[in-house]
Amino acid sequence: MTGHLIEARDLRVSYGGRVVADVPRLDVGAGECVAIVGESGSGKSTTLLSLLGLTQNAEISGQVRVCGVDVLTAAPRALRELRGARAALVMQSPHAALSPATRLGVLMRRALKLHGVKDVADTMARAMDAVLLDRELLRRYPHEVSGGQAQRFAIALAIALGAEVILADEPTSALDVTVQAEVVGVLRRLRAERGLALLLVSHDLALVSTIADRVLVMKDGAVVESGPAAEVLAEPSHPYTRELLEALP
Ligand SMILES: Nc1ncnc2c1ncn2[C@@H]1O[C@H](COP(=O)(O)OP(=O)(O)OP(=O)(O)O)[C@@H](O)[C@H]1O
Repeated sequence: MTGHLIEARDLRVSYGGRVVADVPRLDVGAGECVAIVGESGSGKSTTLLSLLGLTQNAEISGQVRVCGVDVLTAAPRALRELRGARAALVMQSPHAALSPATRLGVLMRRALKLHGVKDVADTMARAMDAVLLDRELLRRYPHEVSGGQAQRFAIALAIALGAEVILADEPTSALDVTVQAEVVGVLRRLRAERGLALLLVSHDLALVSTIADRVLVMKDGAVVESGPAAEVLAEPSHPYTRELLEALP
């Protein structure tokens, strides 16, 4: 293993004996963005969830280290600590992670206190600034913010808790196009300014081309192509990648 923030070797995930994700090698270093692309059912989400030990009823083999934690052998408590602070999951529907009757500021304050963060007010203010959200939004309830704002709040929460790694599963596909750019812009800044490592699952190759350094292309659970995003997207060597690119609007 190499000291990357995310490292996987010979990762294989099966359900009921059927291999749904087979990833020989995946590395994401500080400040890097790696994207996993592929059509629906190709195994992208399963790969991402398995990196945090979040797959249910799956058989998993291989080696996975995230922020130095050996995910497949770690004790439940070490995994909870990893997921609670250093490695954050950002999902497709930003509102789903928020509690409808709790103001955003209350939710963030509780999470920070639970994790023993000091200087709570200051940390909250700086995290909101980092995702370009007005601090006034902390007084609002989830239904009073847009999808793009809710997604940036989810990222702010991760930052406030000290995330070094963000694993994002289709983070912009529930948002309209103008708002997608804001969320992507925030992720790009956080990579550059804080050295955040980003693993992005997306079927949106246009989005991937604007943010990813490297790309893994999955089909039927297998990685059919991988390499620098500029090369893979400009001159795909696998027919399936060419098909994905041709399907772009
Ligand atoms: N809990 C589960 N039990 C059994 N099979 C599962 C489970 N989760 C996923 N699968 C199967 O694993 C395969 C890969 O699913 P996965 O969600 O990883 O694909 P994906 O590429 O992320 O697709 P999508 O973009 O639609 O989410 C699919 O055939 C799916 O039906």
